[in-house]
Formats: sequence, structure tokens, C-alpha cells
Amino acid sequence: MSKNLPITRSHGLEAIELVSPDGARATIALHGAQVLSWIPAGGAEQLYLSPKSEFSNGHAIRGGVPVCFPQFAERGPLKKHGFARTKPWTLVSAEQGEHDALAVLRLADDPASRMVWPHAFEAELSVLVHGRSLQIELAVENRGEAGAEAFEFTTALHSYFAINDIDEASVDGLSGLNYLDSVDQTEKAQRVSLLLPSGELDRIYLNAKQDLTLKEQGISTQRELQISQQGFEDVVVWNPGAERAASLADLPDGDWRKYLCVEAATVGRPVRLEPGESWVGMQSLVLA
Ligand SMILES: O=P(O)(O)OC[C@H]1O[C@H](O)[C@H](O)[C@@H](O)[C@@H]1O
Repeated sequence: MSKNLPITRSHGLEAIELVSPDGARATIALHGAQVLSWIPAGGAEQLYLSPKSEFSNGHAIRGGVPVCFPQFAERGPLKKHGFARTKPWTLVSAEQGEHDALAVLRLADDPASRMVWPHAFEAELSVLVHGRSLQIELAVENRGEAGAEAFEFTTALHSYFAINDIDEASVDGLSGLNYLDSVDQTEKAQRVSLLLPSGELDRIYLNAKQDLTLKEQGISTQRELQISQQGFEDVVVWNPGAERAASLADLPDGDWRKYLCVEAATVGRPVRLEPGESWVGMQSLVLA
């Protein structure tokens, strides 16, 4: 038997509190369909959320898992990361099942979206939480009539992982990949498996098929978070570093040390959908 979950509030926004019978929890704001919190069963908060975020309509929230769609970053004519993260999504369903909890949210084109992106579309974000895992799936459909135009988009699930300190964190599993370095706009190759963040880091790893591990090895912290993806082709790793962080008004001083973004993305080769076609991408997280 599944149980419907009500709309509650988080940070002043309408939200869904997913609670799985095993105690795992996730909070999703209807604003942007943004996951704001994930607490695995028996674990601690896994996502960073800036206390200086602007939690109101039309603004991007710094932290959790923003949905970048239909444009990643400034790689196109739309506003940065597209419009999906600053729009209210509608709740399709939120349920606690026997072993898990699932929420589904939807965004469709409207007059405002058609002004900047003239396409009929439907996007659905599903969030499934149970035990030590969280799965976030983004599905996009071209809802144009037969004979309408195909559209292209770039996208990301822009996950902000909470860490104790950037100097204790690393990402493992990136060897052999080419990446676009957004700091100096060059293409490079990653030879070693381990990435130890230092300074500003903003990379799009192309064709990233292998699973990754976010590791934290500090005096008080030992943590391994497995990150895998399907459907998405690339992985973005981002941390602003001290200097760039100083220009982010919605980030407290020093908080750049407290997160690392590892994003499931499709940037290098945009997704192209003909009318009636759809695309699905997923990021799966498991706390070891
Ligand atoms: O500050 P935002 O608009 O949320 O963007 C935050 C970051 O998102 C991505 O990770 C991009 O690769 C970065 O270049 C960008 O700075």
C-alpha cells in the first residue's frame, strides 16, 4: 500500500518531504523541482544548501540539485542554465511506498517559455529515495505536433555535494577522459584517476561513462559516495575556489570549501528531439 505525501514548506517554499519507511529522506521544492536535502537512512545530510540563497520565485537557489534546462551554463542564447530552475513545477505525485518514497514533478512550455524558447515540451523530474540511495531522473519530451520542428537542448542535474572541507575531498574515476576546461577555455586530457580540487575548478568531462566516487578523507570524516549516471553523456565538476566565490553574493564567506559539484550533464553534444520523441537521463547516488 502506498501513502500519498502532502505538500509542505521548506525555506518558505512549497515542497515535498519524501520519507521512505527505512528512514531515508529527501526534500524537493516545487520551485525548480530542486532537491534541497538528502539524508540517507542512518546517514547525515549529503547536499550543500547555501543559507544565503534567495528562496523565492524567479531566483536560482544555490545548492541542492538545480535542474539546468534547456541550456547548460552560458552555452547558448538563454539565461544561464536555462529557465527550468527558476520556474514553479507542478506536482504529479508524491508517495511513500513499501520500501521507498517517490515524487514526480512536471514542467511544460507556457507563453513565457515560448517567448525565449519557441518549443512545445514537457519535462518530468522523478526523485526516488530509499536506504542509502537517491535516484534523480529527468525526462524530456518534444510535444510538438507532427511536422513541427525538432529542438535541441543541453542540460544538467547540478548536484552540490556537502563536504567537510575541500582539502579532504577528491573525485575518483575520471582517468582517460577529455575535458573542456571552462576556466581557461581549453580542451585537456585527464590521465590520472583521482581529481584533487585546488583553486577554481570548472570542467566538462566528455563522454563520461564510468562510475565515480566522491571521497572524503579527513581526521573526522571518512565517506564514499558512489555517483553514476545513465542517459547523460558528460560530467561537470565545479568548485569556484576562493576568488571566484567572493563574487557569488548568495554564498557565505568560506562556504566554497564546503561543497563540490559533480553534475550529470549533456553539454558537448546537445540532445535533439523530433516531435513525439523523448529523452531520459538519470543520476544515481549511493552512500557506501
Ligand atoms: O552560479 P550559477 O549560475 O548557479 O552557476 C554555477 C556553475 O554552474 C556550472 O557548474 C558551471 O560549469 C559553472 O561555470 C557555473 O559557475
